[in-house]
Amino acid sequence: MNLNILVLPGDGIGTEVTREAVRVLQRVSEKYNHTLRLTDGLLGGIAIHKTGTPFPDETAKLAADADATLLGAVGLPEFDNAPPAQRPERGLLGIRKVLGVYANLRPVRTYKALIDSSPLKNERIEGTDMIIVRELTGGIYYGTPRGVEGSGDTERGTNTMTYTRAEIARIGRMAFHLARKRRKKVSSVDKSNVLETSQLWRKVMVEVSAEFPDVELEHVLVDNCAMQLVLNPTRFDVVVTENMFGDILSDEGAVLAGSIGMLPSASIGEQKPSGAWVGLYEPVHGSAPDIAGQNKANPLGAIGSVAAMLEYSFGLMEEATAVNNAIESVLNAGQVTADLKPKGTPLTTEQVGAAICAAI
Ligand SMILES: NC(=O)C1=CN([C@@H]2O[C@H](COP(=O)(O)OP(=O)(O)OC[C@H]3O[C@@H](n4cnc5c(N)ncnc54)[C@H](O)[C@@H]3O)[C@@H](O)[C@H]2O)C=CC1
Ligand SMILES: CC(C)CC(=O)C(=O)O
Ligand SMILES: [Mg+2]
Repeated sequence: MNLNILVLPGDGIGTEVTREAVRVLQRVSEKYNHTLRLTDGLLGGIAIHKTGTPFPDETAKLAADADATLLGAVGLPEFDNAPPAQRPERGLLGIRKVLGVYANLRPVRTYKALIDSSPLKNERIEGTDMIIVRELTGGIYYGTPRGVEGSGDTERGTNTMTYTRAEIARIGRMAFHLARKRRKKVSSVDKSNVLETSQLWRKVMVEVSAEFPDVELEHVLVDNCAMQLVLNPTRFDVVVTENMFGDILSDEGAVLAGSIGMLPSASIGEQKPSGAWVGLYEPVHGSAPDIAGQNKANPLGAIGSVAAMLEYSFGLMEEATAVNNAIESVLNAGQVTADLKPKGTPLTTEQVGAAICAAI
């Protein structure tokens, strides 16, 4: 099979973890006889430096032409005080919107080998296996009006959270379809005791649930969900929620997995006639300026995102399983980076990438 992949390493540790993810793609292609065509592109801070904009038109064109896009992370401290429209993160929001990847799938599970890497008690997190389905192209990150205007005491910042019935229904259906292949439970997370968007969200989720009578639906308020995630994580199977809530809750979920460096994600949009999904694949974490350039970032979230790409955009289940099995075996062998607090000497980012390739 031809695998035409756009690679957007981005900023900070994005470049380091993406390098290892690409090595894994090369290893898989070599082993399973696929023709890999990689194209490099610019997104985020590096794109601002080289072109003046975080999401160059050329990158949009390359993404549209590729079968799938692999992304590291964006964000540089030098832009921390820049207005949102001139920040690297705007590039990320832009590519998600342009590709129409409305469903961000973020699996969170506890590996046996990492049970002591989490600060939470073993018996609480053992058996955790959920997928957070985050709506990705709507909500408060995109709503208008937005901006800061005025000055002095009346200077005002505005953001708008808005959702249409159609946007809620399509992410709801995605969640229910996933639940059907899992433990058949959807937890819909909202703030319907306060927000009108959440009231519509809840109403539409109930309507969609009628199409899936075999799947249980529960509603959880987001503040309670934040607590339940660490108190009783095994009660969750599929968690579906809006953009910002999903962003926040998935970082909390990282504590269950042992490190945010462990979490992969698949952002998917339309399903093409071939059955392949339009997809953008990226680890959940950011550019981690505090550890960038030190060859110590955990690349497993990025490598797990490669497995997700093989599954969703190419339908290559055997290859995806080979990558996931390699992750498991490397964890079992204790070949991990410092964030996972190994008993022995931690491996570097590159060494973990090499260990994964050797295990495939
Ligand atoms: N998808 C993306 O491109 C995202 C970008 N960001 C951006 O990244 C920048 C930094 O944001 P932060 O809030 O610090 O979040 P972050 O996720 O980059 O880092 C949070 C903490 O987790 C650690 N960490 C993250 N990934 C790791 C890995 N693979 N291995 C080991 N440790 C890891 C970091 O060292 C840091 O202590 C900001 O500019 C932010 O906007 C943040 C989240 C997602
Ligand atoms: C620019 C942000 C929305 C990125 C982020 O934190 C995420 O997608 O998890
Ligand atoms: Mg985030």
